[in-house]
Amino acid sequence: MYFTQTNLRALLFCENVSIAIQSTVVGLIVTYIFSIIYEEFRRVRAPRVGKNPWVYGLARARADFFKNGKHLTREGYARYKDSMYWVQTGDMERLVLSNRYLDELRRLSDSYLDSKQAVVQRNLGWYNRVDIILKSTAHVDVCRTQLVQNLDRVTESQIHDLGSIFQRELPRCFQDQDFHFYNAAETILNIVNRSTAKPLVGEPLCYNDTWLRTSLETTVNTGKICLDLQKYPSLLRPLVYPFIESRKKLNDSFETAQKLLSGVIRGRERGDKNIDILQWLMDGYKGDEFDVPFLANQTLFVAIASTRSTATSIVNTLFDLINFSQYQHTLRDEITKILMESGGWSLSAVQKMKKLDSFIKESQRLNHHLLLSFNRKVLRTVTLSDGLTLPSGTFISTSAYWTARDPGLFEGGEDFAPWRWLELREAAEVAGKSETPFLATSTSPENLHWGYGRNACPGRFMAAAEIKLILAWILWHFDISFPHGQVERPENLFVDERIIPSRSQEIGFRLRQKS
Ligand code: HEM
Repeated sequence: MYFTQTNLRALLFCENVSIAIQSTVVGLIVTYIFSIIYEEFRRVRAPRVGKNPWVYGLARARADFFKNGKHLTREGYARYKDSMYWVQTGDMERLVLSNRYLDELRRLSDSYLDSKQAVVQRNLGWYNRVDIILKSTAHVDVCRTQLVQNLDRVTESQIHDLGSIFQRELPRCFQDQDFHFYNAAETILNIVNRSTAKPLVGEPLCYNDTWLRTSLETTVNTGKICLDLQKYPSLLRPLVYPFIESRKKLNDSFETAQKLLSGVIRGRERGDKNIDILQWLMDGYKGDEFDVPFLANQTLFVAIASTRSTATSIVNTLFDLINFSQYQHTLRDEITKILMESGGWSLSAVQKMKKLDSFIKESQRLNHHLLLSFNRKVLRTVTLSDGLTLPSGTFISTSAYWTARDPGLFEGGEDFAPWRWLELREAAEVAGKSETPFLATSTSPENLHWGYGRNACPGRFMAAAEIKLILAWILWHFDISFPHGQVERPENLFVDERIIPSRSQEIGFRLRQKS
């Protein structure tokens, strides 16, 4: 065969490119294999619960937890509650540590154990803007400081609106003295959404139906993007992302929220006297001009963190109030007495309702929102006092649901004891000790409803006040019941690590005749 010099050069060039590509691909594969072997070598040696993704494939192991998370975590707790186990959850592989480590873990700084990276990684936050929490801590700071400092005024302004919110959400009850049935999950979510919007964005936006709808849709689509993408291996997610429906819907919600918020922000200054999270975020803003998309993202993140969780707690407690209806009378007596003594509704009146506080805390104990808690990413390798080394990159969690039901930790285990916390509180008072550990706002290694340690929920003081206020309001103004013939609360749903009260349960409300 005859080659010209130019042909020969082109041929050599192609051969070199092909060799370079082949070497790169081989290099990448070798690096990948070595990194897997290295990670496997560094991993904590611990038994596994559930399907091993290396044996059954990642998709099947994930699907197994998605469906059977409740049983897998029960097995894990029963066998390894004093040590640890690995489990593949719907999102990632986790090392579930015994709760006995919590007090040591909570003392480690964020440079060792990071809660925010864990939130972002679990929710695929770089696709749905949850990663805003890595760019600033202002949303947490304002919940921890200004929101707590102004809680009496925040609650006062919520009380001001509650009458009209209930008239709007339970209209049939205000027309006669009969029971009227409403879907519990939907109705309470709408009540909480309206009531939470005020401390979030203030007047007049808190009354704007477009804002209220946008805020709820953002929560739905943020979760939906995560679920839609979790079906694909991580390498494919960036390719699939542009085509998923929930991405478009979330973008639309952000656009609407930005338009609405930019109007409000333009009408405000730093240091204005508004009592809401948006104002406090603006006050702490560093730049000369407000970055509206950034502020909108932060505000919507707090909406995501606050609304559904508060509504879920109220729904769970309502189910328990109807299930154990024999306690309603005692609670109504307490509410009546305190409202009379305090001269009406206020934060301090709500805080004096000790029986209600105890009832709510017991409902929270038995109705955690997640199977696992204290989710943290290990950023720097750390060795604990018993010699356990947690290598960087490990994703750790602790048991929440089963620990809170353990009869070895709580007398009666899964039995509902409404005055459990009241009795502990009174005993502490008699002994001259602090009552704080027994309040509905408190956290402990055995009761992780609000998480634990430095990064436990910073909004829990507002959440607990709002939950108490709305429940006291319902008990004071309405008789409540399940539909005729139903005698027990509905079973909760278990989806992946989430625990959700029934979405279809209806509750009857009847306006009470007060003498
Ligand atoms: C019943 C209602 C609520 C529950 C059960 C709840 C629960 C939690 C939990 C478990 C965490 C993670 C804690 C940890 O990792 O240790 C958390 C974080 C957080 N919560 Fe709540 N929460 C509720 C209501 C609220 C409310 C009303 C607000 C705001 C006003 C709020 C704002 C936040 C924020 C900002 C974070 C931190 C997110 C971050 O790490 O950046 N939460 N919450």
